[in-house]
Amino acid sequence: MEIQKIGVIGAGQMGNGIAHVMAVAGYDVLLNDINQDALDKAVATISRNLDRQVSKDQLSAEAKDAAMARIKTTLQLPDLGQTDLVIEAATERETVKQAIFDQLGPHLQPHTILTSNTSSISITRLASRTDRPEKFMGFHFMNPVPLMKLVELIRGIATDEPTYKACLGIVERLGKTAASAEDFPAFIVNRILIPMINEACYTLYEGVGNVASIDSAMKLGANHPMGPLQLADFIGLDTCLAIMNVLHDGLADTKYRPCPLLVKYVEAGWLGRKSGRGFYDYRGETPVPTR
Ligand SMILES: CC(=O)CC(=O)SCCNC(=O)CCNC(=O)[C@H](O)C(C)(C)COP(=O)(O)OP(=O)(O)OC[C@H]1O[C@@H](n2cnc3c(N)ncnc32)[C@H](O)[C@@H]1OP(=O)(O)O
Ligand SMILES: NC(=O)C1=CN([C@@H]2O[C@H](COP(=O)(O)OP(=O)(O)OC[C@H]3O[C@@H](n4cnc5c(N)ncnc54)[C@H](OP(=O)(O)O)[C@@H]3O)[C@@H](O)[C@H]2O)C=CC1
Repeated sequence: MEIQKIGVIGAGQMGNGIAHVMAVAGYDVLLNDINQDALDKAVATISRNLDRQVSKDQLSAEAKDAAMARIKTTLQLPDLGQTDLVIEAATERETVKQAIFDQLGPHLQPHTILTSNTSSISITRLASRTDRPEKFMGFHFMNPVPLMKLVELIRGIATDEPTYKACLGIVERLGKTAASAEDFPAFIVNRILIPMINEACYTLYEGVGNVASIDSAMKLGANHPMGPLQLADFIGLDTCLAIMNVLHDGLADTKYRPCPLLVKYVEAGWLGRKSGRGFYDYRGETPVPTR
């Protein structure tokens, strides 16, 4: 079955990037969220990021206009029943994701493939709650989606070959590279990266360094493009904590216990860039460390 219409659920940091790259690749995109502000903000972000590509001659102005014309938004989740493939990119909470799939299920066409952009949650478990576990995949993009080359593909225990092949074909059409991960907590990238970020939080919590010295050390000492705490703010501290909890619960190993300081930041609502403040305060001219 030819895939042409793609539904994206969740218009946050990841949803806008996924809609962006799918539209540029020629797919028709229907972007859904629970609030209109998020949809409006996402469309503006996509337009701005497309302008970046036009200004760097990576895209023509006509291609930008055509891509924008392929993106529609809706607050009505059932509208996504008319798509060929759905990518869920809502908040990293299993109850939120399962409620979405429960609500969307009755509206789906028989051929539609369901996927989740989850960073860590069991694909097998998410799939088991739907009427189509054989058509369910983990379709895990990296942040920021327009720039990062990798997409992790994760098959649930029941995922069939045509579904996997269809997702692989999309990754190739996007000009990205797929890495196949087994369906275990946090897959490959986040199994390695988020415990590193958690360790950076412990380094701060125990006073080994401060925000500036920890990030500078890893940028200059390990050639990371962003320091681990800057990266945590970029990902979202709520998402980082959610992934650590999935690792801690799923692998039952205390080495994955979330740093109490990370918990405190999330409880304060200091979620990083997306809330204006995290390990850095983004509300002024330049980011200022908060510790
Ligand atoms: C949590 C999960 O489930 C999985 C994950 O995603 S883990 C996180 C994975 N991602 C990372 O590790 C990101 C690490 N950081 C980086 O690679 C780089 O800092 C970066 C690519 C984000 C930015 O690149 P940079 O060279 O350091 O900064 P910068 O010069 O500002 O950006 C380079 C270009 O990318 C563009 N860019 C930067 N951030 C962008 C964004 N968020 N969206 C789109 N474009 C962006 C910039 O516009 C810039 O192009 P222009 O010159 O036209 O402005
Ligand atoms: N951030 C990252 O670096 C990466 C994240 N991911 C994964 O992608 C997913 C999204 O992450 P991210 O974009 O950062 O999260 P964000 O918090 O930036 O965006 C989530 C969006 O989903 C919306 N939402 C919440 N509930 C629903 C719902 N029931 N239906 C539709 N939309 C809903 C949220 O609205 P509201 O804010 O009003 O609740 C918000 O707009 C998560 O599973 C995350 O683990 C994957 C790769 C990288």
